[in-house]
Amino acid sequence: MTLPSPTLLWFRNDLRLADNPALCRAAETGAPVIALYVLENAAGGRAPVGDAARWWLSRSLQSLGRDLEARGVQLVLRSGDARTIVPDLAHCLGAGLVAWNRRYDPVGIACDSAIKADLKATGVAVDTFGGSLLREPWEVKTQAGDPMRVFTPFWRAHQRLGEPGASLPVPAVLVGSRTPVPSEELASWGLEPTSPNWAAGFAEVWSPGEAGARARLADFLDAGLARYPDERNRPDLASTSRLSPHLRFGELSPVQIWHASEHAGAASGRAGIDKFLSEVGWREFSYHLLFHWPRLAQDNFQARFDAFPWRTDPAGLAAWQRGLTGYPLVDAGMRELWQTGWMHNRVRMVVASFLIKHLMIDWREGEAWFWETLVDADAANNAASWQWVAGSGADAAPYFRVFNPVKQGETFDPKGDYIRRYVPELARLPDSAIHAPWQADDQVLKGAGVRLGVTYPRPIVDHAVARARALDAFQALRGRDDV
Ligand SMILES: Cc1cc2nc3c(=O)[nH]c(=O)nc-3n(C[C@H](O)[C@H](O)[C@H](O)COP(=O)(O)OP(=O)(O)OC[C@H]3O[C@@H](n4cnc5c(N)ncnc54)[C@H](O)[C@@H]3O)c2cc1C
Repeated sequence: MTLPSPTLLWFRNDLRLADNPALCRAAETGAPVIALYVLENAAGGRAPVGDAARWWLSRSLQSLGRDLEARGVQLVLRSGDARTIVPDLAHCLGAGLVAWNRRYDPVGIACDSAIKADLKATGVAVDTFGGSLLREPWEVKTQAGDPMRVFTPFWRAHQRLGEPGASLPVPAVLVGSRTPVPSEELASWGLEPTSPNWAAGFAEVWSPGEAGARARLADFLDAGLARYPDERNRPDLASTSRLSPHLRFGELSPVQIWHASEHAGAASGRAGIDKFLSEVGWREFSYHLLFHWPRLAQDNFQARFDAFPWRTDPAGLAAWQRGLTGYPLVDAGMRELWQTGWMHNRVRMVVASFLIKHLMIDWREGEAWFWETLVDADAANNAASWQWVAGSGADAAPYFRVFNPVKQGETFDPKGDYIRRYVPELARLPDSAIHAPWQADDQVLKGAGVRLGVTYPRPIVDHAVARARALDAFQALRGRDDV
C-alpha cells in the first residue's frame, strides 16, 4: 500500500497545539505530519529573535517538541535560510502539502511569499492561515477602504466585525512519520546564555511553553481580571496578565484569550474584560500598523520627526541601559528588564520617555535595546510602542507630554515597593525619600546607608532643565507637515 505524501508543518510564531489552524489542516489530511522549526538568519542587521527572547525560544521549543512527540510527531530543527531549507526539505520528504500560520513583519512576508511561489512552481501545495491575531490586519479598514491610523476607531471597527471564530481543539489524531528525519540538536544552537548566564533569574519568573501559558491565563482570569481596570498601572502589584511572551511565541492565541476572558467575564464583571481585551486590541493595532507601514521600526511614522535633533550621548545611553540614571523608578524598570526579561507597561512608558525626552536619544536606540533584552520583544508591539512614546507614531502620545519620573513613581509605586525590589541599595530609605533621594536630608540618607554618587548615582540630568530642552527641540518641529 502506498502511503499518502506527508505534510510539512512549519512552526514559527505559533508554538502551540491548541487553536492552531495549520496543525488542524495537517491533521485533516490524514497523511503523516512532519513538524519543522527553522532558526532563521539575521536579516537587515537584526536577528529575528533577540537575545533574551532566544532563551524563551529554547524553552518553548523543548516544550513543543515534547508535546508533539507525545502524539507521535517529530519536531525537526534546522538553522539557516528558510528560503532554501523549507523547499529542500519538502522535496526531500516528497511532501504533498506545506502548511503554516502567517506572519506579518516585512522580512517574514517576503520570505514566506518566495517560499510559497517556489513550492507551488514545483507542484507542492501550500496552505496558510491566520493564527496570531483576532483579525487579519487587512480586514479592518476605514469606510474608504484605507488602513486606520487611530486606535479608538480601529478597535470599534474591529469589534463591529463580530466575535472571532471558535478556538480550535488539539486534533484528536495526528499521524507521525515512520522514518525519523535528520534534525539539528537544540543545544547546538546556543540559545541560552552560559558565561555569563545573565538569564539565570528568568526561570524563577517564567514557564515558557503552552502549558505555562494556559496556567498563566487561568491564574490571571481567576485573580487579576476583576482588578485589572484599577490596578493595571501599578508595577508594585501583580496587576497585569504577563502573557506577552507567551503571545509573542504563540503559545497561546488571542482567540483563546478572547473566549476565555468572555467566559470568565461573567463572574469578573464587564469592566475588567473590556479593558483587558482593549489592550489585546492595542496588539492588533500594532500589527495593523506594521503590516501597512512595514518600515515602522526604522522610519518615523510622522515624517516631521526626521528633523528632530537627536543627541549622541553614549554615557547617557549606557547609564539608562544599566539602570544607573539616578532616577529610582527608571533604574528599577531597567533592572527589572535585565533580571527578568520583562518590564511593566507603565514603567516601559516612563523609561522610554526618559531616554527620548530627558536624554533626547533617538527612539530607535531604545527599540534596539528592548529588542535584545525583552523576552516578549515583538516586531510590531515594540516598534509601535516606541513611536507612540516618542510622539512620532500613529495616534501617539503628544511629544510635549514629558513624564516626570518622580511623580510617576509617587503615583504608581506609592510605597516604593517596586523600587526597593529592583534597586536594593535604596531599600532602607523611607517612603518619603525613595522617589527622589537627592532631595533627602543628609541624616535620612546616612540612616539608610545611601551615599549619593557612591552607592547610588545622582540624577544624570535635571528634570526641569531636560524637559525645557526637549520642549524647545519639539517647538522647532511644529508647523512641519505630517506624513
Ligand atoms: C516602549 C515600549 C515597548 C514595548 N515593547 C513591547 C514588545 O516588544 N512586546 C510586547 O508584547 N509589548 C510591548 N509593549 C507593550 C506593553 O508594555 C506590553 O505588551 C505589556 O507590558 C505586556 O505585559 P502583560 O502581558 O502583563 O500585559 P497586559 O496588560 O496583561 O495586556 C495583555 C496583552 O495585551 C497586549 N498589550 C498590552 N498593552 C499593550 C500595548 N501598549 N501595546 C501593544 N500590545 C499591548 C500584550 O500582548 C499583552 O500581553 C511595549 C510598550 C512600551 C511602552
